[in-house]
Amino acid sequence: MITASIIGGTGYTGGELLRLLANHPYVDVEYVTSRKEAGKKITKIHPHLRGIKKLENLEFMDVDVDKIDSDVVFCATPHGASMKIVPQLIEKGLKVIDLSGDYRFENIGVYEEWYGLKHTGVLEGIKIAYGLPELHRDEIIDAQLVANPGCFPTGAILAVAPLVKENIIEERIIIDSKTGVSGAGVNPTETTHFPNVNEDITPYKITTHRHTPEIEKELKKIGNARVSFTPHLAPITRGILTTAHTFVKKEINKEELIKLYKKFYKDEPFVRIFEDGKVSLTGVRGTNFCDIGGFEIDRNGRLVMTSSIDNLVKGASGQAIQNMNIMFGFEETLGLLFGGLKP
Ligand SMILES: NC(=O)C1=CN([C@@H]2O[C@H](COP(=O)(O)OP(=O)(O)OC[C@H]3O[C@@H](n4cnc5c(N)ncnc54)[C@H](OP(=O)(O)O)[C@@H]3O)[C@@H](O)[C@H]2O)C=CC1
Ligand SMILES: CC(=O)N[C@@H](CCC(=O)OP(=O)(O)O)C(=O)O
Repeated sequence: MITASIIGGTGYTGGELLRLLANHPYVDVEYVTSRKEAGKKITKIHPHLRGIKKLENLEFMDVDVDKIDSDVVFCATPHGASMKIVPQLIEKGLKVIDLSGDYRFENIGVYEEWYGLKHTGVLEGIKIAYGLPELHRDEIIDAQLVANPGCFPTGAILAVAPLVKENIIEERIIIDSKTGVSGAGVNPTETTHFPNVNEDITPYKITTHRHTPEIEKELKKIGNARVSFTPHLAPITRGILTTAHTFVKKEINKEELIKLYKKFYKDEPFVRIFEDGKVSLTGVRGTNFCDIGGFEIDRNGRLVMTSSIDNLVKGASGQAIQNMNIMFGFEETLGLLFGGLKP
């Protein structure tokens, strides 16, 4: 049995961590923070988690790093907040999984350019892994800090990684993603206000989203890639559907492509290949799966791949627990293996 704490327990990813950890046979949840709701029962803020014995008596606590001593700490905090808290947890020798983007880049210049944030600095002598198990499992095993990937990068990277690794596409990849509104976090804004989102689809940060360098950095580790990325806000609560466009530079047909993807992901418990190409958001809702489809090549050699994930599960809290399982030597699927909600 291990103990886990959550910094940022009132947010959407914090709530999902609680929901999923409640179902994990080897984890006790110890310390869950909220600055605003300290002293209140966690089920008051997350009423959908009522009736679960493991969570029933938990109350939110203030953020006091001195009091946290669990085997693993999840930081489900905004960018900029994690970079203040994580170094203190690392200093105490604790294992940390950070859901924010604060430790995804070694080059801290990226934070100023793409996040508009001044970084507090690199953590010297600490083993940090980028927490995408499908590409970095060996580094995650003995990392002290896991930088959990962004939601868009998870779906985008998994959709095209085999093509980049096998060098069968041209360098330029255009990634178009539609996301649910829960990706924006629990605090309502004008952008996420129901009448502004409903019955519309809105592209945002059309060429400037911070996930562009994250996707490109990871693909460049396995091959050549130049990424153009545009996110769109869609009137759904959860899920990210990604469509990736690229051009093949070698003769390859659909059957060979499917074979390549099946081989690349053959040992991956959370990647499902859809030979008919038809992935869906409902099919992954609430699950830790990334579904991959598309596999269509047109007369001009344009190849279109698609992927779907639940942004709060494989795109955040589920992937964080997958990483925890790897770090602590548990079966990787523990607490995470269930199907989607279709229809
Ligand atoms: N939503 C998503 O789909 C995804 C989110 N992420 C990332 O995960 C992180 C959490 O996201 P999400 O759950 O959506 O965010 P929310 O805004 O829903 O929740 C943020 C949580 O952090 C707490 N918090 C805010 N500021 C601080 C601070 N300075 N110190 C301590 N606690 C703080 C808040 O609680 P309180 O104010 O009560 O203390 C709240 O519980 C973010 O970095 C986000 O970018 C990553 C992938 C997907
Ligand atoms: C709808 C919406 O606003 N989505 C968020 C994605 C959040 C996320 O997963 O990414 P990080 O962990 O890098 O913040 C956005 O586009 O900023």
